[in-house]
Amino acid sequence: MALLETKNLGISFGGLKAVDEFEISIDNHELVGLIGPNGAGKTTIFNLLTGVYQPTQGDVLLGGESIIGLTPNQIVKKGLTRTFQNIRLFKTLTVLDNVKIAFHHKMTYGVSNSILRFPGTKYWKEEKQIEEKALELLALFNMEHQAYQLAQNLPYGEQRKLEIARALAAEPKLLLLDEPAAGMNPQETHELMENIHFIRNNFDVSILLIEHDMKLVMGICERLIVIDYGMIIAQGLPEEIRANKKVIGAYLGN
Ligand SMILES: Nc1ncnc2c1ncn2[C@@H]1O[C@H](COP(=O)(O)OP(=O)(O)OP(=O)(O)O)[C@@H](O)[C@H]1O
Repeated sequence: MALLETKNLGISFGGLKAVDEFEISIDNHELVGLIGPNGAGKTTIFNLLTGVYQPTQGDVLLGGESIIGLTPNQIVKKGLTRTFQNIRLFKTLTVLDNVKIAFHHKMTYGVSNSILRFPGTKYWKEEKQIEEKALELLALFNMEHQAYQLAQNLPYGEQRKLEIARALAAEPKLLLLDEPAAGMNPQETHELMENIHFIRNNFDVSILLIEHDMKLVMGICERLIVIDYGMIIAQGLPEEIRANKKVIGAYLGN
């Protein structure tokens, strides 16, 4: 069974069909790129998959189960997390606290425990475990030395990396990355590619990524899905997509 499957997925805004008849299937451990010209509907697709938008048609199945109608938070708990085009961190909190908050949905202590906080209670035990796990995750990304810095003081590329670490803290089965290389310099982009490879090799996760940086997309994705005007115009291996006339036309505006 596919990890993610969409069936006839679509959404209209007024008269505009931003996404139409969008059908994809992603297996466990795949690294897939979603590309297309500006305004093609890529972020709208992420918003449909993550429950930010409700579709006007079609279905989204995660592990064979429909997730339509679930809230974004419920979808995270089902194993689908994302990063955003514009970095969304708690900028005035430390790097460590940013990751700890992302582990939050795993906590089992109740409200009374978190208010009373008696020594030796479940609250403290879980807090300690979460701190250890957060530090482990930061260490994997070589960020443990930055754990106590404020997120806003990190260089841009490190903020992006922190965002990805936060998304992984929720232990997703599918990770959606929305333009992770946006605004990065070539050195940062190169490191990002290595990080994505690292995630693929060390986490049990599939990745769907939107990216305009063709070098990055062609360099790391096993498979590409190309959309234009909200519809799939091509799917295939990077080398097939590079030579596809429809794709070349869409990017050159023919
Ligand atoms: N909430 C909304 N209300 C109205 N129109 C919307 C809304 N969200 C997206 N759209 C429209 O849907 C279309 C697809 O936008 P979307 O942001 O998904 O494109 P994109 O492929 O992610 O573009 P880019 O590469 O520039 O980020 C655009 O025409 C956009 O204006």
